[in-house]
Amino acid sequence: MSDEDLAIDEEKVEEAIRAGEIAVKIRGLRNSFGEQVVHENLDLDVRAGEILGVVGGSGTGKSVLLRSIIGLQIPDEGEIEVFGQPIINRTDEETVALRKRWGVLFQGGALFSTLTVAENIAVPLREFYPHIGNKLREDIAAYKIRMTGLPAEAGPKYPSELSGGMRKRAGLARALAIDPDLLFLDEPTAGLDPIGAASFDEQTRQLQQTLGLTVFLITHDLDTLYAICDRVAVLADKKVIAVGTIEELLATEHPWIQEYFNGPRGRAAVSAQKSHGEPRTPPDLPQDGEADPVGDTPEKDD
Ligand SMILES: Nc1ncnc2c1ncn2[C@@H]1O[C@H](COP(=O)(O)OP(=O)(O)OP(=O)(O)O)[C@@H](O)[C@H]1O
Repeated sequence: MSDEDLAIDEEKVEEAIRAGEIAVKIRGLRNSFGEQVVHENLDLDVRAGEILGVVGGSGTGKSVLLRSIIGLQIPDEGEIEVFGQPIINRTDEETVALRKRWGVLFQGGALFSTLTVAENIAVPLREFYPHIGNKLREDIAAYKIRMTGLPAEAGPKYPSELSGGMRKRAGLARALAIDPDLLFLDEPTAGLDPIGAASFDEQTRQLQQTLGLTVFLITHDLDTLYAICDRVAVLADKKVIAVGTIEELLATEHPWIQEYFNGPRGRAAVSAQKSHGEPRTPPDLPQDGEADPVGDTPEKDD
């Protein structure tokens, strides 16, 4: 991938935004904490309807990038648009309207420990749709629980009573509570055993296809990249140094990319993907009483 390949054709991007084909547009982003500059002149487009994997070494600013897109981190410089709307300098009403369009699964699930799973899922419903009655809120929570492969019995449980895999799904159910168009996942498979991680990946792909979601997925999990990501953006040197399919990334000369994808773990992920064959066509959402398997191993420290 040459610099020319990486150059962005702004006219085409504007056209794509108008056509609803670009979900997130970032230009010239700069973030810093005191003396530490995390991002400098970072550009990125997330295409509508794709799963974009975001990778980079520890501390390269993946989570800060996510926080910038959802307005939790005010950048020093740069522009961020979500579905064609700038996220900075907006009125409260505009911010709420935009926030309704995304859901976030933060690292570790970030569930409220004093609330049950169903109550956790109800939090965004209460915040964004305060007029919804209790019964409907409960029904929506029950639906989201089923939708993410959790058993119905998980609803009245507290996060501490769940396995690591179930907690992730509960976090996913909360992220999907208000039917977002855009889903942010921050290391969703971290701490899951390989079977739980693969099952979570499959659930993510299934939901993305069924609901037509755009997914921004931060991960260190090479299996996830190979199994479900349409494209991958690589963060290094304070910016996105490359974005494309894994095949396209492998054609780049960048040493970090080569080491990452062609190192022993990268090669293992390729052979795992080959032995599993092509990604499967997603089945329908679970029906009553059905639940996908969840990673039952307790979460380990990352
Ligand atoms: N609120 C903050 N105050 C000061 N520094 C911060 C803050 N948030 C992030 N940083 C710093 O910004 C850098 C990027 O952090 P970030 O969490 O985005 O990295 P990351 O790429 O997600 O890392 P990892 O893969 O380890 O999760 C780190 O050096 C971190 O210490």
